[in-house]
Amino acid sequence: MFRSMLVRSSASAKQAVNRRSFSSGSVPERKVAILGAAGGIGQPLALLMKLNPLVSSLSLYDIANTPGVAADVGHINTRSDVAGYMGDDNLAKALEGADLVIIPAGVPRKPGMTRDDLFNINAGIVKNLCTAIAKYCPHALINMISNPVNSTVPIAAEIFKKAGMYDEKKLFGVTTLDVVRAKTFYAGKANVPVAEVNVPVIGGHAGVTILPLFSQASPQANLSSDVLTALTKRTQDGGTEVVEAKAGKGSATLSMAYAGALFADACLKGLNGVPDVVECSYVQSTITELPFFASKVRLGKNGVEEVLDLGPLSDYEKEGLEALKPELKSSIEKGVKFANQ
Ligand SMILES: NC(=O)c1ccc[n+]([C@@H]2O[C@H](COP(=O)([O-])OP(=O)(O)OC[C@H]3O[C@@H](n4cnc5c(N)ncnc54)[C@H](O)[C@@H]3O)[C@@H](O)[C@H]2O)c1
Ligand SMILES: O=C(O)C[C@H](O)C(=O)O
Repeated sequence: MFRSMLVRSSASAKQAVNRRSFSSGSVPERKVAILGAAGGIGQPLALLMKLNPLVSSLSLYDIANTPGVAADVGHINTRSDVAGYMGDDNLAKALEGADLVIIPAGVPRKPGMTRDDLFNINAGIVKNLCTAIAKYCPHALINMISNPVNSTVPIAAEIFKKAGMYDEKKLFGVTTLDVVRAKTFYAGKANVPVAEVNVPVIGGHAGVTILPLFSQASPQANLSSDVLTALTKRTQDGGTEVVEAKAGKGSATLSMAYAGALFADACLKGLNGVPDVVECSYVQSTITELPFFASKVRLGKNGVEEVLDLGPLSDYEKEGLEALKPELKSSIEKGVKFANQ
């Protein structure tokens, strides 16, 4: 249906030299594939990954428009070579040898929609892409951005199980944007430098399933319960705030690309053996009764090294945790059912 096409950066000769010199140094070669690379998130994410010195090969796949994105990004004089792949026929080449696959493929929300309203279209897209990942790069880490993340991650897990290659340590739902927002909003209210702020965000990635733990925020500030409630609500509704501001032209793309690049960088550092890399992510988990849950995760050479427990919660956060479980449970079950029908 779509014209298949492959574009390689014209700088490949020079970059082959770069590759050789890196392979003799301490930074390993890493291929990163972005599926949905020509989209609102995909393009700025491709730019940010091109700027990341841990990436040696950047593979940009979409069903349309990847040649232009690859040609454009490929002119940037940084380490990685860049290849653009378009259409199903080229998906195998896009994936082969990938260490990390980032998936922002799928439709975004319009005002009035929930993330779950995207399920009917995006579940099928994720299913197809994960079927190809199982075949062509079964050992890659997967960073799932496509919504509804609460369901697309369980879909991916089921597809990988069916293919006999599921490794729960390698599958991540990207919830970094919730952390990015919580940090920004908290710094504003606490009047502290945002660069020093840390806030864990647990649960999932939709509405009340997003639960920021401001009781564990650092630096600590003496905020009233009204302010903490407002901060929690703003973090939970952050995506909707952007969807409404964009008024029909999509959802968060630039802040998401930033968040996606941060999380991908953490995964690459973990793969490369950098110690103590900890980020929040939605992963297979036993820290609650739910089979998937977002919490702090230690990243390592095999992906998830350790799912950290939740730590002490305030009474307000304990209530939030109990309140989020039914919705998260049903989103997980919906994904599992879809993948198995
Ligand atoms: N996890 C998060 O925090 C978070 C944040 C923002 C957006 N999102 C989600 O990310 C997704 C993408 O958002 P966007 O704003 O980039 O949308 P977009 O429409 O701008 O881009 C999506 C891209 O996916 C491509 N695509 C569609 N089907 C594909 C397939 N089968 N294979 C490869 N590519 C395919 C499209 O051609 C398009 O280029 C949405 O589902 C959105 O809800 C998640
Ligand atoms: O809100 C959306 O639909 C996109 C994304 O999940 C977000 O949090 O910005």
